[in-house]
Amino acid sequence: MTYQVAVLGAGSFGTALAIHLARRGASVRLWGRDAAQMAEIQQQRENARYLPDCPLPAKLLADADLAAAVADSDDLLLATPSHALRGMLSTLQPLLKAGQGLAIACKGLEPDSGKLIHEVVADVLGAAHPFSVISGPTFAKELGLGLPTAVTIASDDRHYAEKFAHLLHGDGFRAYWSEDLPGVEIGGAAKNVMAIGVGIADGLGLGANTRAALITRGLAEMMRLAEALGGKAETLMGLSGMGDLVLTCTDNQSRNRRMGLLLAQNKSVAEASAEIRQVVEGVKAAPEVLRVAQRLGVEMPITTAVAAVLTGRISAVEAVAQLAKRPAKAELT
Ligand SMILES: NC(=O)C1=CN([C@@H]2O[C@H](COP(=O)(O)OP(=O)(O)OC[C@H]3O[C@@H](n4cnc5c(N)ncnc54)[C@H](OP(=O)(O)O)[C@@H]3O)[C@@H](O)[C@H]2O)C=CC1
Ligand SMILES: O=C(CO)COP(=O)(O)O
Repeated sequence: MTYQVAVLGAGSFGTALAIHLARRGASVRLWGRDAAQMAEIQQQRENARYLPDCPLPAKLLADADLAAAVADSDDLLLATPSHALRGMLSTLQPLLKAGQGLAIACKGLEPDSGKLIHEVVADVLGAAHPFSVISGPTFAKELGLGLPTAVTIASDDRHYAEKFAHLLHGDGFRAYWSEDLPGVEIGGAAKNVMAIGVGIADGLGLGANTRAALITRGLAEMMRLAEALGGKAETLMGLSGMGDLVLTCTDNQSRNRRMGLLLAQNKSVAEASAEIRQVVEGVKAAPEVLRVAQRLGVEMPITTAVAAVLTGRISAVEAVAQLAKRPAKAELT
């Protein structure tokens, strides 16, 4: 029987993942919360609002019936923004079938609690359902167009990570697995904060040297935090760390980088968000990454500066000056 999967969240990434899974031969239901929008996607065979020019394969059904999507599926793939994760899981909990698994493609921490994705899953679902986290350098548009990409799939349950990797792997999509959930989750959340920082620096015209320094020192911050959370520093050297950090910091497809570029033009976060019109995870992630770092006594100067700009406490120019004033130190500490 054909493998059936429901992709929950019909934004740019959910739509791209649904298209890829359908191309791979799965029978896919793409769920979104707006019934009118979903009917239009189903009829036009394209998600014009979030992923234009990427036609939906025949094996993809788009609609707004969550109960049917869950009932018809072997596994679920959740691709809503991370601020919606707890609400989505709570809605899903009574609908889930025994042993039904979830893959989660959010990149961020829970607002206000600073919890990692696997901690929110444990709070809501306990250990009743296998789950994995998908992360890595993957712009939705390139995936939707069928261009090559590579991701990391992390789970405490190695077999479940491998299962999802095999489902996604192929047709130009490479999937690697990992058992380091905190390492992979911190990579996905913190790289968005760094991309805002690099966007600010590039927007202020600080040059290629500054960009490379911010990416490298940003990676050092991410490694320190991941280790303090029980993750492995070397995970941050992989696709979900350095891979995604470099992608997001250097290409204008990144909404987080574009946020930084707009902040450098003295636009407010609200003005920049209205211009971007899609989720910019780093805005909510910055204070949460900082909260976790402070709780664990981890120094994260770039994250601190980005969070201060986002809350309007200092300007982009002042943030750069603040970072430049830091004393000299040994590189590997
Ligand atoms: N886009 C990309 O290239 C990549 C994104 N990701 C991650 O995927 C996640 C989703 O991002 P992305 O698809 O890009 O976001 P988009 O901004 O493209 O779309 C967000 C989608 O989520 C829906 N949504 C928002 N809030 C809720 C909610 N409370 N309940 C249910 N649905 C909701 C929106 O619906 P509505 O239209 O009704 O508001 C919309 O369909 C993020 O964590 C992101 O970091 C990961 C890798 C790549
Ligand atoms: O996570 C992404 C690519 O891997 C998308 O980055 P942005 O959210 O900054 O667009």
